[in-house]
Amino acid sequence: MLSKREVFDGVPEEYLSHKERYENAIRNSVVAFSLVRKMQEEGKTSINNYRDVVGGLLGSSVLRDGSPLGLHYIMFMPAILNQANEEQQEKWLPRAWNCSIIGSYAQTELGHGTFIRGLETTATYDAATKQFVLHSPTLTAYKWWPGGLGQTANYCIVVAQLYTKGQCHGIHSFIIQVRDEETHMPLPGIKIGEIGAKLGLNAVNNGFLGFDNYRIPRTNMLMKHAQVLEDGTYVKSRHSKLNYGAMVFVRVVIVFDMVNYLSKAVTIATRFSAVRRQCQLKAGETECQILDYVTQQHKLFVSIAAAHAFRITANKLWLTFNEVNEQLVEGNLQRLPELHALACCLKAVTTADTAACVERCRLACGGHGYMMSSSLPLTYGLVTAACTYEGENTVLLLQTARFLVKTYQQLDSKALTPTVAYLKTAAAERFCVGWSNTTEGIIRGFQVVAMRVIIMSTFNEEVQEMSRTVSPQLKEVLHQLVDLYCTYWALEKLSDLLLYTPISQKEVESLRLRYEETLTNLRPNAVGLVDAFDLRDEMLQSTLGSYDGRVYERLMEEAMKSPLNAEPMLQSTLGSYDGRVYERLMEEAMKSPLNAEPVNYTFHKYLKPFMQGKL
Ligand SMILES: CCCCCCCCCCCC(=O)SCCNC(=O)CCNC(=O)[C@H](O)C(C)(C)COP(=O)(O)OP(=O)(O)OC[C@H]1O[C@@H](n2cnc3c(N)ncnc32)[C@H](O)[C@@H]1OP(=O)(O)O
Ligand SMILES: Cc1cc2nc3c(=O)[nH]c(=O)nc-3n(C[C@H](O)[C@H](O)[C@H](O)COP(=O)(O)OP(=O)(O)OC[C@H]3O[C@@H](n4cnc5c(N)ncnc54)[C@H](O)[C@@H]3O)c2cc1C
Repeated sequence: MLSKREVFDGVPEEYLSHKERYENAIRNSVVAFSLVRKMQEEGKTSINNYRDVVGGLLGSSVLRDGSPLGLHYIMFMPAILNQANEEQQEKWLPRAWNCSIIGSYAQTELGHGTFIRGLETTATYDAATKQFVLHSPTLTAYKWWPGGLGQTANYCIVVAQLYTKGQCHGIHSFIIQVRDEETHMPLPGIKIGEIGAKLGLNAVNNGFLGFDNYRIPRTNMLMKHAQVLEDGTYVKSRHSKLNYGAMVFVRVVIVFDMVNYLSKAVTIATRFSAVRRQCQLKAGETECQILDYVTQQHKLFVSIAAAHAFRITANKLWLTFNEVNEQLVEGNLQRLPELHALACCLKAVTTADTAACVERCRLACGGHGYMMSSSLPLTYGLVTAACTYEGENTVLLLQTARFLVKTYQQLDSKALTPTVAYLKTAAAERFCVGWSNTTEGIIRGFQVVAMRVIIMSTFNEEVQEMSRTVSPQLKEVLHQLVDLYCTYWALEKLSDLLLYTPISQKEVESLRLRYEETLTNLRPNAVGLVDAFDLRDEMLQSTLGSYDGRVYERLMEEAMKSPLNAEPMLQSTLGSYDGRVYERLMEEAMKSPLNAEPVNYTFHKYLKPFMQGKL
C-alpha cells in the first residue's frame, strides 16, 4: 500500500504544474479505487450499486478536481452493462470491475457533440476478415473530450457510424483497445493525446483519439440491441434509441452528483455566514453575523431547500429509471420516451440551478469566497461542466419540450404517463383554478403555467411555420437590438411588471412572440454585429472566437502545446492532419523533459501494479 504522505504530497493542487496535477491525480486515484476494490472483495459494493461509493469519491477531498479513472466507472462500465450482450459482458465486465483494464467513453468529436447522428467516425464491416475498420476521415472526426483517454485508459467505448454491405446504419457502440496492456504505448493506427487545460476537472485527463484504418474483431461491436452477423447482415434494434441508454443512465446519476455539490457549497457558505461578523445594526453595538441579514438569507436558504428537493427528486428518478429498465427487459418500451424526457429535464434543471446556487454561495462569502482554499471556485468549475457534458442543457430541455408538446397533442387520444398526468387536470379545469398561497396552490399554479406554455409552444410552432421576414438595413438592425434588449428584460422581470403595471396576460403572450421574432430577425446579422466590435484575435486570445473561424485546427494546435502531449508515446494528431507526422513527433520528443522515457513513470509505478491488483 502507498503511504499517505507519498500519495498526497501535502502540496495543494493549486500550486502544482499541469503535469504534476496529472501525476498527483493518478497516485490519489489508485489509492482511492484500491479501497473500492477492497470493498468489492469484501462484498460491500457490487456491480449494481458501486455508483454510491464511486460518486462519494469523485469530487471528494481525495479526488477534488475529478479523476483520470472517473469515466471508467461513470460511463465505460455502464455502457458495457447497457449495450453489451451476455457473452460480451462475461468477457469484459470482470476485467473492468477489477480494473485490470481501464476504460473511457468516446462519443463526442471535435466537430460534433450534441448532434450525435452527425458523428463522422466510421466503423466499416469487412466480411472477408470478419472485422470492423475504424477510421477518422477528417480532423473534425477526431474523438475529443473522453475522460481519462489522454494518458490513462487502455480501452474505450467508441461511438461510430456503422457501415455494412455499403449501407450506413447509424451510430453504434464498439469496445476498442487503444494502448498495449504491457507497455501502455498507443497501438498502431491509433493517434491519441490529451486536449489541454480546462476551466475545471483538470485531473480528468480528457483526451483526443483518431483512427487510421484501425481493425477490430466483429465481436467488439456491442451487440445487446443491434447485431452484425458474420456475413455482414445487419440486425436492427427493437428501438433505435436503446443505443442511447448509457447517456440516460449518466443523466440520472448527475442529479445525485448535484445534490452532493450543492450540499457542500451551501454548508460552506452558511457556516461562514455564522462566523462572519460585518457592520453594526446600531452604532456602538457589536457587529452582527451576516447570516442575520435578510439579503444573506435570501441568497442561501433556497439552496438548502433545493439540496433536499434534488435529493428527493434524484431518488424518485432512480426508481423510475429502474422500473422502466425492468419493463425494457420484458420488451415493454412504452415509458422509454417519458424516462428520456425526465432525465433530460432533471439533468438540465438541477445542473443549471446548482451552478447558479454555487456561484451565489461564492458571492455570499465576499472576498474569501474567491479564494481557491474556500473550495467554492473549484466546486463551481465541477458543476458548471455538468451543464455541458452528458448533453448540453439547452438541447436536453428541447427534448423535454418536444415530449410535452407531443403529449399535449395526444391529450384526448392517449393515456398519460404518471409524470404528465397533471396536464389532463389542468386542461379539464380550463385554467380557472383560483390562486391559493399554499404549497399545493403554488404547485397547481406552475402546472397551469406549464400547460399554457405548452399550448403557446404548440401554437408558435404552427405560426412560425407560416412566415419568416428579415430586414437588412443597419438602422433596422439597431432598432432590432433596442427591441431585443427591452423585450428580453421585460420578460425577465415579468413578475414586477405583473405586480406594478396593468400589463395583461394577452399582452404578455404577444410580448413573448415579439421577442422570438426579434431573435429571428437579428440572427442573420449576429456575426456581423460582433465583427463590428472590431476586436482583433490578439485581444480575444481565443481558439473559439478567432476571425478566420479555424476553430478545430486552433483547438488541436493548442492541445499539442500541452506538456503531457510532448511525451514521445503520444502521436501528434495535428501532424497527421497536415501530413508532417514524423517531423513533428521528433520536434516534440526533443522538447519533452521526459524524452528518455516512452511512458510516464506513473504507469509502471502506480497504474500497472494497481491494474495487476498488486497495490
Ligand atoms: C468530479 C467527478 C465528476 C466528474 C464527472 C464527469 C463525467 C463526464 C461525463 C460526460 C460524458 C459525456 O459527455 S458523453 C457524451 C454525451 N453526449 C450527449 O449527451 C449528446 C447529446 N445529444 C443527444 O443525446 C441526441 O443528439 C439528442 C437526444 C439531443 C437528439 O437525438 P436524435 O437521435 O437526433 O433524436 P431526435 O431526432 O431529436 O428525436 C427522435 C426521437 O428519439 C427520441 N429520443 C432521443 N433520445 C432518446 C433517448 N436517449 N431515449 C429515448 N428516446 C430518445 C426523441 O424523444 C424523439 O422521439 P419522438 O419525438 O420522435 O417520439
Ligand atoms: C468536462 C467535460 C467532460 C466531457 N467528457 C466527455 C466524455 O467523457 N466523453 C464524451 O464523449 N464527451 C464528453 N464531453 C463532451 C460533451 O458531451 C459535449 O461537450 C456536449 O455534448 C455538448 O456538445 P458540444 O461541445 O459539441 O457543444 P454544441 O452542441 O456545439 O453546443 C454549442 C452551442 O450550440 C447550441 N446548440 C447545439 N445544438 C442545438 C440545437 N439543436 N438547438 C439549439 N441550440 C443548439 C448549444 O445549446 C450550445 O449553446 C465532455 C465535455 C465536458 C465539458
